[in-house]
This record gives sequence, structure tokens and C-alpha cells, in this order.
Amino acid sequence: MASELIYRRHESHAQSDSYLPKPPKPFLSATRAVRYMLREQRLLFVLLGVAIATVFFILLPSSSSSSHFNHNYDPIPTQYFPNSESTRLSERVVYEHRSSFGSVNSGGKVPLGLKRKGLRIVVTGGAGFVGSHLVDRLIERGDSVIVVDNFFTGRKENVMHHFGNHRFELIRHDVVEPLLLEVDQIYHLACPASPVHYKFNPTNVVGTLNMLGLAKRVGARFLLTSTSEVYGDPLQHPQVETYWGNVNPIGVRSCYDEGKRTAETLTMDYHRGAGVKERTIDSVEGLMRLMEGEHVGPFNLGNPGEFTMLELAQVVQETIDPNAKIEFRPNTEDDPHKRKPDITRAKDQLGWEPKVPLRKGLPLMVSDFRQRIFGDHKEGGNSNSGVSSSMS
Ligand SMILES: O=C(O)[C@H]1O[C@H](OP(=O)(O)OP(=O)(O)OC[C@H]2O[C@@H](n3ccc(=O)[nH]c3=O)[C@H](O)[C@@H]2O)[C@H](O)[C@@H](O)[C@@H]1O
Repeated sequence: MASELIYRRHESHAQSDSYLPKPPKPFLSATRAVRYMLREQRLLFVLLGVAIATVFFILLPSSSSSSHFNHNYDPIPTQYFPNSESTRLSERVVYEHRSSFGSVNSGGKVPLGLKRKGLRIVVTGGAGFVGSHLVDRLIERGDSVIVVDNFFTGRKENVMHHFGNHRFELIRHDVVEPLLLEVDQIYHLACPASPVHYKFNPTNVVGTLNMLGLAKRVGARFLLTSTSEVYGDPLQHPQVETYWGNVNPIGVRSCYDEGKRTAETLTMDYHRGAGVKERTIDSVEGLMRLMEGEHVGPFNLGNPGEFTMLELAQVVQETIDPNAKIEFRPNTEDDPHKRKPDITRAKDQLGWEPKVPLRKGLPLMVSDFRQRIFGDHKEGGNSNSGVSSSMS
């Protein structure tokens, strides 16, 4: 195309004798342009124009990208960096990349390699106490989470703040019925966890079996939250993971104890396929470390601090409600007399140990429940949460 145009111009020069304009002298035209600009302070206006344009282009990307930040962008979570110093540095670099690309690339693409690929994770019992905190952490980390819960003791309100997030789904489903989902990881927490409930509910052996079946079918990593109840009324103190426990198989609480023990058995049976499990949890952090690691078999994740029920009730009075009444009631049959997890394995292999002492943790737990149940954001109110009055 370009060569054709040049050719035509040559052609017209050859044909026209009447008017031959002088070829422009580059030097002359430049001086003419300079003179033009100097005349009547035009140069000043040109420079002013350039300055305004520059300011515009500098401000525009940053202001538009800040709105991208608020709506589209998940910064790489801090836990993926080994220390806080490198975290700050890396985040700053990421934000800078984002703001400069954001204005150019209206599609909002993040440069390859800057964002960790989110996992698809199912959390059964995700509407419960531990489960909902776990879900918060997974969503915060950038994963896609499906909560499966029959709301037996859990509440929709515990996860409602994620409604509208495209990485969150909630399914009302009883895990005793099979379920087919495409996921990378399964946290199996669904369980009637308190004595009030589990006595009336045949254990979730079938639920565990279903979830293990799902894990096997889709090749997902599996984590079962078990319980220290599997140690029964222990004859060994403290209890290490290899302790087999002392459970009355026909007692009133045995449906829970034996149910979880069977769930552990099934998990290990499936593992001789592929699986991970652990016992007694008090920490979402510990759960996540377990899931992300290459460990197999039970881990005690619990607080090895020992106190009597009376001491616990007194701490409740001191830290939560001085007016809470302590009532003495008969113990449930087969209740363990003494229990203390040995957490050496968790310390050595996961680098995990509980960080929150009882006196600090109890008020935190109460205010968490208050917030969930009453939507109450105030600390130290007078309302009795019900935690203290029924202690025996
Ligand atoms: O440490 C423990 O011993 C227990 O800790 C947690 O239980 P937690 O969060 O304290 O109890 P809940 O708040 O009652 O959560 C259990 C969840 O499972 C759900 N669930 C229960 C029973 C059932 O059949 N299906 C089901 O989805 C409940 O609705 C609830 O959302 C774990 O979820 C239990 O697996 C574990 O045994």
C-alpha cells in the first residue's frame, strides 16, 4: 500500500509541468515552527498543555485502579510469605503492578504468577462453630468453599456474610445421603458435637463413609475432625495419639465415642488409599496446617492445660459473668475423669501449639457467640450467654 502511494506521486510529478512546488526544506520549516510557537507566548500554552496532560495520565490510573482494588482484587494472603518483612515488600510490588496494569488493561487481568490458584474445598458442618471460622479463613485465603450442612446445630447466620461472594456456596444437605461434588479438599466436620445432641443422633459413620467415598472418587484430600472422646475414660495420662483409649462400647455416650472411632477406622482404611485425619481440635490454624501438610494419621490439637470443672466454672465467673450460678449435678455416665492431650506430635510435625490461654479464650468465645446469636458487637455486656449456668 505504501509503495503504491509513492509510485503514484512520482507519476503525477512527471505529468504536471505547470506547477512544481519547492520541496520543503526541513531546517526552514523547523525554525518557522519555533518562531510560531514563540510568538504571542504560544510556547507557554504548549508547555502548560503538556503539563496538564501529564498530571491527568498520572492520576487517572491510580484513581481507577483503587476502585479495582476494592472490588476485584484479592491480594496474596500474608501466610504465603515466610516472614512479615517480605510480605510487606511483596504486597507493595503486587499493588504497584496492579495499578499500572489496571489502567491499561481494562479486563483487570493479573499478571501470570502473581496470584495463587484457589482450591475448591468442601466443608461439611461448615455452618457450625469451628466450621464457620474455618470457612472464613479459607475464603480469606482465596479458595472457593462449598459448605454442606443440615443445620442440626449449625446456623445459616454463621456463614451469611459470605452470601453474594462468587467463591462461596451453601448446600443444605445431610451427609448421610451421598453427594457428588468436584473438589480438591474435604474438611469433614459435620457431627452432632455436643452431648445434648449426640445422644439423640446416631453417629455419622455413614456420613464419613459418604465423604470418604467422594474423596476417593474425585481424588480429593480428606480431613476428619475427630474428638478426644475416642480416648474414652483414659487410663493413660496424658494421651498420645497412639493410645487406643478406654471406651465403654455399650454406654450412653458410646454412640459418639464409638462413632468417631469408627470414622477414624474408616478414614485410615481409605487412606491405605489416601487420607489424613486428626483428633480433638481447638484451632482452625492447626486444621489448615494438617490439610496442607503431608501427614497421615491422628494428631491431638488441643489445650494440654488441666483444670477441674469447678475451676472452669470459677474462671467463667471471673472473666464473663460474676453473677453466674454454679450448680452441681450428677455426671453423665462414663464421663472421663481426667483428660489431657499430649500435643508433642503437633508441636514437632506441624509447629502448632495453642496460643490463647483459657482466661483470654473464654471471653473471646462468649463474645463470638453473642455476636452470632444476638448480632451483639458490644463487649462485656450483662447478658448471660448460658455458658456458665449449666456447668456441673
Ligand atoms: O471438637 C470437637 O469434638 C468437634 O468440633 C467441631 O464441632 P463444633 O464446631 O464444636 O460443633 P457445631 O457448632 O455443632 O458444628 C457441627 C456442625 O455440623 C453440622 N451437622 C451436624 C450433624 C449432622 O448430621 N450434619 C451436620 O451437618 C451442624 O449443623 C453444625 O453446623 C467439629 O465440627 C466436630 O466434628 C468435632 O467433633
